[in-house]
Order: sequence, then structure tokens, then C-alpha cells
Amino acid sequence: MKLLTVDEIRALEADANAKGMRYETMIENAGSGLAEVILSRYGEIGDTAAVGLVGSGNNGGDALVALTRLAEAGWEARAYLASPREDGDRLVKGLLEAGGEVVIGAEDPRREQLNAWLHSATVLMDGVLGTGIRLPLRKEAAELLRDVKKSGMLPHVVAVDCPSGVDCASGEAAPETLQAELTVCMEAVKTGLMTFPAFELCGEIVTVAIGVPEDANQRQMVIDADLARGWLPERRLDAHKGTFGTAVIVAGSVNYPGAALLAARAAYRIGSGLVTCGTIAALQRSLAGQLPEATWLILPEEMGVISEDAAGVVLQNLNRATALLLGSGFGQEEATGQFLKTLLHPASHSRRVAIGFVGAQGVKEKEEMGGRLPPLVVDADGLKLLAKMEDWWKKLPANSILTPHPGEMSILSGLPVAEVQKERMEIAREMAERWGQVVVLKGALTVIAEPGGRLGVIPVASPALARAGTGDVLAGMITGLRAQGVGAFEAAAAGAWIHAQAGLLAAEKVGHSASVLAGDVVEAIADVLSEL
Ligand SMILES: NC(=O)C1=CN([C@@H]2O[C@H](COP(=O)(O)OP(=O)(O)OC[C@H]3O[C@@H](n4cnc5c(N)ncnc54)[C@H](OP(=O)(O)O)[C@@H]3O)[C@@H](O)[C@H]2O)[C@@H](O)CC1
Ligand SMILES: [K+]
Repeated sequence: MKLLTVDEIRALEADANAKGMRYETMIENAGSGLAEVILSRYGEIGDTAAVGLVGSGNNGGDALVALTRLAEAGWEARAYLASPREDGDRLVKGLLEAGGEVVIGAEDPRREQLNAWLHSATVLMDGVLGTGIRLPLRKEAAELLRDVKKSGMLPHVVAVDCPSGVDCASGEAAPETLQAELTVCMEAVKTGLMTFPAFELCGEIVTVAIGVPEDANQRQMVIDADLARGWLPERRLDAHKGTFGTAVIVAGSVNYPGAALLAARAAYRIGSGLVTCGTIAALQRSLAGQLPEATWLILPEEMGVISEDAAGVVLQNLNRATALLLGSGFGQEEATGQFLKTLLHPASHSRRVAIGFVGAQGVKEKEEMGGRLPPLVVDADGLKLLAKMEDWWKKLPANSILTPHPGEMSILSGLPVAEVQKERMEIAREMAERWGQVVVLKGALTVIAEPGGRLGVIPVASPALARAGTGDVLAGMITGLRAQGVGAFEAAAAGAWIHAQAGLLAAEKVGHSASVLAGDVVEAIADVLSEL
């Protein structure tokens, strides 16, 4: 789904209007699209009656057109005007001609008509205010929404473009805003809806086209099933395991033994041909039996963590790797920091011979090594260790994928967590640009940004994913997709979307979001893929 700021959608509409796609036509298209969604979702329920709360602007216009279409389809269609519309309003006239009913709120001071309509309605369309709002709500609108809330049992609430009372630019919401079951966005989801508290008030979000020309370079998007499906690799019948690549998962330490297993399982479940786990011997011994499908690479260690000498071992074993994950469960010991540094910049190794790589000196050697690294994903403690290196982003191959949560993003960027959280999209975009890397800013409504280009938001916030280990699962999934040849942005965005859906599905299966373990999320990956 498209994602646009309020200013962008206004500019797009103005441009379309100037080129001959008139505003009236766009409103007709918007209302007709809205009616189609309502007919397809709620048309089979039985009683077919819709009440529309209609504001004085174009948001109300969309609702009036939709009510007219519903009346034409045989529904009882009733418009409740929050404030009077212009005399002889063309859209009000159209609804009356189609057999609909219209009442002005001011003429129903005790809300008797409103309550009677709500009582028999299947759908309540919320079309009081859209992108034209300036908070706080004025008295008339606030009272109407409050009275609707008070009326008791509400029918299915469908918000027109946004729940009325939400500021589509900032994501703020008036306290009177009605909780929607479904929000039908006109042309694009507005960025404010992808922030809190607005997001929670929207329910499910869909978009309908209003007729503005398609932009082939659409750069901002809400990730959905169609996008994710389109990015997954084809699984050809004549494939062999080499077709789906080799994911190398370098992860774990004695204190975080599960990270390697979760990431490796996730890489397999998302379709990698082969997964090789690089970790310390103690972990290999305890984990190997739990994942017989993996091959193992035993790495040198120091006091239970991966040590510097492991860099040479990893580098010597990357010839078949098509993606490499670094960082999950590393811990933050100095020895592992040295490992990372040497891996990314072999010339810095304190005992060069141990690398087992005889190459030219200095810069040339670094370039050769850098060139040897397969597509990279850096996660968790790997990010914290990276942050300790000067100009760390210059040491990574371009378009590596970084998967920070807000705390890690704060360490990498030097910005306070609160600031990161306040401007998630802007900051992900800015840092992707500055670092030349794909950034996956995790948390509720995960943001994926690539340098100079696309930005995606995952429209899911679930406590099921606020769990230890789910980050390892995500890193493994993204690495697994990358290993199959999926592009960096696409692998990150599809991986994050499937991960979020797997979290939701796991909560459904287990019965409660509080009881979902990271392993349940891994097991739900296949269900998400089968539904795609
Ligand atoms: N433009 C197009 O071509 C298309 C537009 N489309 C649709 O139109 C929507 C945008 O329409 P819009 O710009 O008319 O604004 P809208 O959200 O209806 O509200 C304006 C009204 O609200 C009032 N008002 C403002 N603040 C208020 C408050 N705090 N409390 C109470 N009232 C307040 C304000 O009053 P005023 O301040 O002007 O007196 C004015 O009367 C957009 O979301 C989409 O649904 C699509 O169909 C595609 C084509
Ligand atoms: K609305």
C-alpha cells in the first residue's frame, strides 16, 4: 500500500486536478471504492443498513458518495450531518435521489434519530473529518463523536480515510475519536496513521484508488501481503539446495546460547538451501542435536565468547556463503569486538598469520577481504560492538542490513531513545542515508529504510513480538531471504512482514500473546508462507 504525507497527497491531488482529473471525480472514485469495500466485507451479513457521520468537508463528501452507492445497491443508507453542508449540496441531493435519508445533527438535539439509526445499522461510516483537521476538535464534532460512543452497542465502524479526530500528519488523536474496525484510506495511507496513538484507532487498514496517476517510483509504502509475496524467491520444481543459497549464521556465546539456534531455524524455515552455524564449541555440542539439518563451524573462543582468531576461520569458510549474519547473542566482550573488527578489516588483526590469509598489505588487503564478504546482516550485540569502532559504517560492505531496536539505534546514532521513537521514519531514513546501509528499526511498527530510496513500514504492533529471542528470529529470516538472492531492502521488508504475521499467528495458536515464545514465532513462519 502507498504511504504518503498529508502534504504529498494534497500535492498529488492538486496536480491531478490541474491535469484534468477533477476533484469531484476523485471524490466520486473515493466514495465508490469505499462502498465496494463495505459491500464485499459486510454485504453478506443480512440486514444491510449504513449510517454515515458526515462532516462539512470532502471527507464527508466521500461518505455521501459511498452512502449513495450503498442505497443504489439496495441498502438503507442514512447520512447524519455533523454540521450543515452548503445549500443544495450536490452529494446530499444525489443520496436523497437514490432513496437515502438525511438528517442534520442540529435538528436532532436529543440524538433520538441518531440512536434509532445506530440501533439498526450494520455499518457506521465515520466521515466527519479527514486530512483537513486541525486539533483540538470543535464542540459540534466532539459532542457528536462522544454521543455516538455513548450510544452503547456500535455496529461495525468503518473510518473514511482516517478515524475522525486523528491528525493524519502527526498521529495525534482527540479523546473523542471512535475506534474503527476498518479504515479505508483514499489512495494512500497517511504517515500519521503509522504512528501512535493513531495506528491503534484505525483497526485494519486498506486503501482504494481515487484515480491519480500511478507513480512508478513510489518510494514509501506500508508493507502488505502483495508486496511481500512479490519479493519472495520463486521455488522452482527443478531446484536443488544450491538454488536457495547458503546462510551462514555467526552467533551466540555461553550466556546467550539460544540465539544461534533461533536464527538458524528461522533461516531454514524461510527457505534457505543450507544453513551453517558458526559458534563456539560448547554451544555446538549442546545445540547440534536440536538442529540436525544445520552444518557447523566451530569458532575459537575466549572465556565462552567468540574471539578474534575466529575471523580467519569464518573468512576461510565463506566460499559458498550467499549471506552472513553477525551479532545475535554475541555478548559485548572485547574479544568478540576484536573478532568483528578483524573480520571487517583483516589488516587490523593483531596476529596476522592466524588469519591464514596471505595477501597484499594494508588497503588492498582490506578491499579484497571486504569484497569477500557475502551480503551481510548485523544484529543485536554485533551492532553495539560495531558502534565502538570509529567510522564503523565505512567498514561494512554497502547495503548491509542493520537491525537495531530503538536502544541499539540510539547507541549507533548517538540520539536519545525518545527522539528515535518520536521520529522513527525520519530517523531510519536519515541513518540509512548517512551510513549507506539498509536500516531495520525494530519495535511496534517496524520501519525499513534503504539509502537514498525506499521506506517501508510494517503495520503490526503486537505484544507477542516484545519477547526475548524474537529479534534473533527476525535476523535469521532476513539472512535466509538474502541468502536466496533477495535484494537487501526486499529481504528486510519481506522478512519483517512475515515475522510480524508469524507473531500474530503464534499468539492466536498459543491462545495468548503473553505466552508466545520466540520458538513459536519460528514455527509459525510456514503457516504465514502457506497463506501468502
Ligand atoms: N481533496 C480532494 O480532492 C480529495 C479529498 N478526499 C477526502 O477529503 C478529505 C480531505 O477533505 P478536506 O480537505 O475538505 O478536509 P476534511 O478532512 O473533510 O475536513 C475539513 C472540514 O473540517 C472542519 N474542521 C477542521 N478542523 C476541525 C476541528 N478541529 N473540529 C471540527 N471541524 C474541523 C473544517 O472546517 P473549517 O475549519 O474549514 O471551518 C472543514 O469543514 C480527505 O481526508 C479525503 O477523505 C478524497 O476523497 C480524495 C479527493
Ligand atoms: K474520517
